[in-house]
Amino acid sequence: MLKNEYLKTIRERIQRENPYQAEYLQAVDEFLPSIEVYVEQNPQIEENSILELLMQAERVIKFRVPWQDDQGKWQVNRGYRIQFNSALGPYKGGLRLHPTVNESIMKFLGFEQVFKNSLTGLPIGGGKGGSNFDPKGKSDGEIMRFCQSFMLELQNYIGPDTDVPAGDIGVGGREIGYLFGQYKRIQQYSSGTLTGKPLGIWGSLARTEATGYGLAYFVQNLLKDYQDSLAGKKVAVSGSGNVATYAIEKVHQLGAVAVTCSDSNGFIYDEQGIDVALLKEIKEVKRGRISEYAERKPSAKYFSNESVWTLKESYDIALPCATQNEINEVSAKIIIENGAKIVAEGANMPSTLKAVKVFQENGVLFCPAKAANAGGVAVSALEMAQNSQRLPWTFEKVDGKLEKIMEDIYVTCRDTAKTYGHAGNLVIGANIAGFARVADAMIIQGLV
Ligand SMILES: NC(=O)C1=CN([C@@H]2O[C@H](COP(=O)(O)OP(=O)(O)OC[C@H]3O[C@@H](n4cnc5c(N)ncnc54)[C@H](O)[C@@H]3O)[C@@H](O)[C@H]2O)C=CC1
Ligand SMILES: O=C(O)CCC(=O)C(=O)O
Repeated sequence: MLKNEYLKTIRERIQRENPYQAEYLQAVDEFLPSIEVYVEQNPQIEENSILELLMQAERVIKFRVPWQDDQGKWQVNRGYRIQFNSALGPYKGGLRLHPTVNESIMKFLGFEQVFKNSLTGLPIGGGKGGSNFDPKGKSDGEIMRFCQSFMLELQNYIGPDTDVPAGDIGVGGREIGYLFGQYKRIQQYSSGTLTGKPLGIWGSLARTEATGYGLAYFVQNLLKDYQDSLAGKKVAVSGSGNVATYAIEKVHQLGAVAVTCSDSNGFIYDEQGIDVALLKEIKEVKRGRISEYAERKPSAKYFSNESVWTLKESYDIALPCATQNEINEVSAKIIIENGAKIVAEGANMPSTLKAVKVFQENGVLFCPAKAANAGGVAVSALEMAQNSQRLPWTFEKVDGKLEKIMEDIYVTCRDTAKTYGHAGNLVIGANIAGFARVADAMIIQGLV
């Protein structure tokens, strides 16, 4: 509950101006209370109307995306790019292709991206985009025609020094390849305009792995503070896409065992540990369903139409890596009853506000998305650096930098929380540290 009068007026205004945008309001309701102490100690925020400026996306772009299906029939989707804040650099953030995409979801993602990107310490502002196009069941040709049409419009607004999109749900190397090809046809070659590119067109080594690996590094740093490590830990993971797969791979490399993964049809519990090679074959190569995993691995049980977070089995760490609001109050209680001591968000905003409260009130070490999953966008910024330099870096170099960036983010969040009287609260640490850097940059630049 907000006490500060300035923040109350900001909250009322956002509600008035965005009345039906539930996800955006949720992200705001997580953010505002956690920066209250900073705003009270820093009068320049109110004096310069920083929050009035910051809470309005700099630009909201909406466009029509017509494309032809394999039967030659015209289909139409809605495309978006939210250019949220450029105080720290070109807008940077992924593109999501999923039928649920709407302006509220785009805005919550763009808003969180601003502070996440700030936490990386790299020169990137925040943005997000996507479409309500559903890639599921579409042929390569349909995906290509959609991506080309999407880019025909988006290319008007992006560029290596203005706005640099990447992948998110439903957008991987294949889609980025088609998007880049179309961009090049219209605007000439400019490798730094998209990141998450396949290696053959100047993508970065370790970008595919970065978000999941970064998540594991973040947790490892947290455990180190408790003279502990991932070795021997049992981990529950949701999702089976880019973030989940590489989070599982890295926790295994660090000596833990991940026992679950999921897709929108159900989840797998494999007490022997998820077989990452099999998971990759089913999801990355065949683009199949997770149910096939249980058909091929006798130790695995498949739970149809259920969320991982209904599972009642003991584990030490929960890594939600699928989508927003996958953990509610009820599932948060189950996670605690299962014995989890750490919840680290690989997905963006996977926990509802009530779930976060349950975790924090029960002593769970809760790692918010904007800090814990920042490894992906951090390596995207390293991909931009390599593209500018016209030189590829080795996997070890990129991964080493990622490890250091995740350590720095963890330490910054931990120390900022302590400085402002909330030791242990990484939500407060992440929001204040991310916000302060953006606010300072806005003031230095005359608020523009
Ligand atoms: N790809 C990246 O670099 C980053 C992704 N994220 C976030 O991580 C999350 C996952 O993204 P990616 O792995 O990239 O996407 P992806 O498209 O590779 O995989 C998404 C996964 O989530 C599952 N999923 C989606 N909706 C679901 C639902 N309603 N119920 C259960 N499972 C569902 C899908 O089946 C799939 O396994 C998203 O919240 C995304 O915003 C965050 C930071 C960076
Ligand atoms: O790599 C990027 O630019 C975007 C990553 C992203 O969308 C995210 O951090 O949520």
